[in-house]
Amino acid sequence: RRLVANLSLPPGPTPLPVIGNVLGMNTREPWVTYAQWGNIYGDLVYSRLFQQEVIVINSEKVATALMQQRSYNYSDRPYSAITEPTGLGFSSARLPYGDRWRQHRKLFHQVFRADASIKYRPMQLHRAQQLLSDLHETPENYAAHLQKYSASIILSIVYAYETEPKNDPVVVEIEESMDLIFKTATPFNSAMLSAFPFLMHIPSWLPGSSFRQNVMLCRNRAKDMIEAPYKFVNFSDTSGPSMISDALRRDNHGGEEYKKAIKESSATAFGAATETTSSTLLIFILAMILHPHVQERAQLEIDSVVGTERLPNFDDRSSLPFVEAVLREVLRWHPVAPLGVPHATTNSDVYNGYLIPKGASIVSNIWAMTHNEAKYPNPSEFIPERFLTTNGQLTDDTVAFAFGFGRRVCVGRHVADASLWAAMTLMLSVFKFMPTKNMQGEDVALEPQWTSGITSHPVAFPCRIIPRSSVMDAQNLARLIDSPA
Ligand code: HEM
Repeated sequence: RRLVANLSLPPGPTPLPVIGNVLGMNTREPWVTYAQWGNIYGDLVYSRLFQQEVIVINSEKVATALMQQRSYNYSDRPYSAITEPTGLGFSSARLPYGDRWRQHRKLFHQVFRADASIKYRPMQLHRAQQLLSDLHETPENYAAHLQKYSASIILSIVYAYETEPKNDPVVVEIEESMDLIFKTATPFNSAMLSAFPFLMHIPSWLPGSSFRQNVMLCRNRAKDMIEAPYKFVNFSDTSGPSMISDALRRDNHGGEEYKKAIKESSATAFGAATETTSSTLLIFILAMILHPHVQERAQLEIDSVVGTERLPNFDDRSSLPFVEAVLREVLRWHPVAPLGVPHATTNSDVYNGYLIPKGASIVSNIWAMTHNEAKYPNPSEFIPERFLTTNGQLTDDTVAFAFGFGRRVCVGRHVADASLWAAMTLMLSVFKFMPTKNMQGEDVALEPQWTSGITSHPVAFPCRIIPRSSVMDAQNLARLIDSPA
């Protein structure tokens, strides 16, 4: 105790009473403010969001030293005042470090670990082929098609659920729910609610009541997220293999607690998987429009390895290093979860002579790490070549930290990686992504706007998605899809 009393907290901006450091923050892009504080105070910054102590880690080295190497102490989640009111207490991503979280994690491990994930590849390719048909038919609905692609993969793995070709009720429900949840249940809103609990009691006719209304909407949505798939899925013995039916088959006597864990972890999976994957694909399309020379180089690589008589498949992956570099650069350029998900300390700790208090929120500023000038020169530029050596080989850097750290690292990262690769590679092989034209026939410059919340992605932007080949009508596309590998 004496040791702790003599230690100082990491440096950081001086907090004001009650509101802490909120005034100095860019609340739409807190990762940018945290990175600026990093430039002033160093890789470890102490700040306060209202009453919540927040320790921001701005470097990969410190994140690895604490969240990975001392993961026994850095794997909790901070108390969040918004979790219960929004009904998200069930979410594996929000559970405190303990037995219930371990039970969820074990269920995920059976289905999403690296070797188990390989068996989904044919299904992922099939969904990517459906994505091509959807884009061919109604390219203007590209954002909805990406949502459907991401949702249909996770629904197949978790519930053995086949999505409808159009307006699938489960997909629509997930899309709306996750949009609201990622915007409402943020660490910022949680800290604000903790400091001002009256926000949950403002009557609906008073200004400022929209916060409470959104929280209540989230609550209903969260309930639906757990129950909705059960309205559509048949878990009888005859249903196909899925995370749920496999878990029930493995341990049919697990009791109510076990069944609850299965329901909750599967609802977490489809929530965590859909928005992150489709948002990353939106970022990819944006990057391709803004960087036509990158798009062209990736397409030429695919043509030279695969030809134009069939579609790429996972056997081609190791022969397409530039496409791989594009995928890594997409993860780096605009990480979809720029601040990851906050961890918390179980006990007080000392790092580099600084005190890390027990229960502090530990935020990994993934955005600052992917924009580290020393590792990634000109970080705001989209340059896939940074992942290639001078002789065209891939470097060891897979930007793995975009999926988090230590024991709480993303459970779906192997499935996500394959879903991203399949969609990007197949889209590149068939389509050109271009800006729209104005009345004079000139390209309209894109000025991307980004959403803010736990995840961040471009707001839907106008673009043209057209087949690379002038003879690629629906029939020829169907023929290409059916061509043997
Ligand atoms: C591009 C796609 C994805 C990205 C960028 C991503 C990123 C992340 C990040 C940064 C975290 C926080 C890790 C930490 O606390 O250090 C996380 C957690 C999580 N992710 Fe993902 N994710 C993606 C796709 C998926 C998929 C496909 C699933 C499917 C199961 C998934 C399930 C989860 C779960 C359950 C957690 C919480 C883990 C825990 O708290 O123990 N994610 N993800």
